[in-house]
Amino acid sequence: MGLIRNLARSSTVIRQILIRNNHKIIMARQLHASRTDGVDKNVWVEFTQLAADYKAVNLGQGFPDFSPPKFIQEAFCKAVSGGPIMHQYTRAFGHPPLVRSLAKFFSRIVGHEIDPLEDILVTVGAYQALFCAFQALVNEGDEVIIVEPFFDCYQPMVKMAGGKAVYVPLRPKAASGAVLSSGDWVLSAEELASKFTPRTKAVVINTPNNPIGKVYKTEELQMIADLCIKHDALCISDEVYEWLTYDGAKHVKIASLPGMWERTITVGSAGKTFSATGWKVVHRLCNVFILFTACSFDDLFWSQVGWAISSGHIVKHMKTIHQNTVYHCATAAQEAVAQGFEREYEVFGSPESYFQQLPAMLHLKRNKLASCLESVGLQPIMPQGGYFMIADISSVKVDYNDQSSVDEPNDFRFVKWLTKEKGLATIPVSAFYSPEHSKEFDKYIRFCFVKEDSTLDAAEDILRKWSKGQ
Ligand SMILES: Cc1ncc(COP(=O)(O)O)c(C=O)c1O
Ligand SMILES: Nc1ccccc1C(=O)C[C@H](N)C(=O)O
Ligand SMILES: O=CC(=O)O
Repeated sequence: MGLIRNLARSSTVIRQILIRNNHKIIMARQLHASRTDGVDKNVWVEFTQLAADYKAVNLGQGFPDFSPPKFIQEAFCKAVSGGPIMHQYTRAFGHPPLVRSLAKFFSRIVGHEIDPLEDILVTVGAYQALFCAFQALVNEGDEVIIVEPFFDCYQPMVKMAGGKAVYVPLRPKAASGAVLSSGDWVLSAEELASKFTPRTKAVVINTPNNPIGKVYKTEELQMIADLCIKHDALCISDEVYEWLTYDGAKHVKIASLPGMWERTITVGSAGKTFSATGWKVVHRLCNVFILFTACSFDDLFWSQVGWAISSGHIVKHMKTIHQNTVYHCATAAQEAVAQGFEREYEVFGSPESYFQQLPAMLHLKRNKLASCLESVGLQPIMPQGGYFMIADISSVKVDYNDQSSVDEPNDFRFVKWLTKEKGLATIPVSAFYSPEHSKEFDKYIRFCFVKEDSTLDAAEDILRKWSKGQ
């Protein structure tokens, strides 16, 4: 038996090597589907691996290195030990308690009665909600306007749906001269209007924005809404950082503006909302349940939870994509998120609310990172929201001494150098731009501040030593 298993395994390995090295040996036709062309590079795959390889202090990919709040950890453990149904499939389009909680919570905010069964789709993270939106709504040849800088997955997702991404940049413009805040990055109404054509199907916005932290004002959203309505286009609004705003900036949902509910898809994320992008900390906490409930460790590799909220006539088509791809998301994770929203509904607006506590904590971390960057001569752009900050590296002269990266943009080379030589991982900002515009923005790198103070201190230590030439 063992021999047969080993033979089967080695023939699989040989086959994979043949496919990798010369697929024509196996298949005379093109092996891969053409939709994978041009979308194979991924900044997270590359830079998260680099950070791990060099064991760098990681201010790169955005995820908290501290625990989610106690109430959500407890809800998660309670769900895990909640009997057999918590380990089996639930409703394909969203666990009933979760869609009910989301509908109750967000109806109050959008100012529109959300139907839990018709108007919500629960997905594996916001990522899958975005995928379902593009697949369900973009046809071959449709144009999708994307505001730059943008979370990188929008472009490949539009392309895989057969659409064409059309870009419009936020431009740094400050009345006083120096651009110091993400609020100084603005969208020109004329420029946006000029991008619409009869093929425009949708506009994608992200507020608070990743990577710069811009929080769109109501007037800016109204301008976008007016153009969507005028040109009969949809709006895909990525609001995964909706609770994270600072200095009085207020997050506004474009879906709440007149005439926009019917044409907006609002995307949200439990990972960002409850600081649990992978439930990794909860795994450890649940070890005790593994012992007592005899469920396997694999059962506890929960997926993330995200959602899309929109009018039922739009969600209907996203459900079609979901039921033919992922079909259904982890039951216990959905149950825990439902409990989290029930709790937040009760304490909404009070100091007990995590949606107040998390931004209050991050506000301090934002200021701590900004003063550190300033003190070493890296001018930060102060974010009004989210958990990222970009900083200008153009004043820094570095001898990269790295032939492998000579053809790459300056920010890519800088980030690689900083990770490899100084042990501090960040993300190059030109990765958030289209190839047409990335050159103009390769003087910025992105730092993530949803980190323990000890991690921020370690980063500060590296930057200070470097600036002193040590
Ligand atoms: C703007 C933005 N949208 C969507 C996502 C994906 O969210 P999720 O982790 O819920 O899939 C992220 C980060 O991961 C993000 O920064
Ligand atoms: N969830 C993901 C799925 C795929 C690729 C990246 C992510 C991220 O988490 C990136 C994070 N939002 C960031 O901006 O650093
Ligand atoms: O890199 C992405 C993630 O979710 O992990």
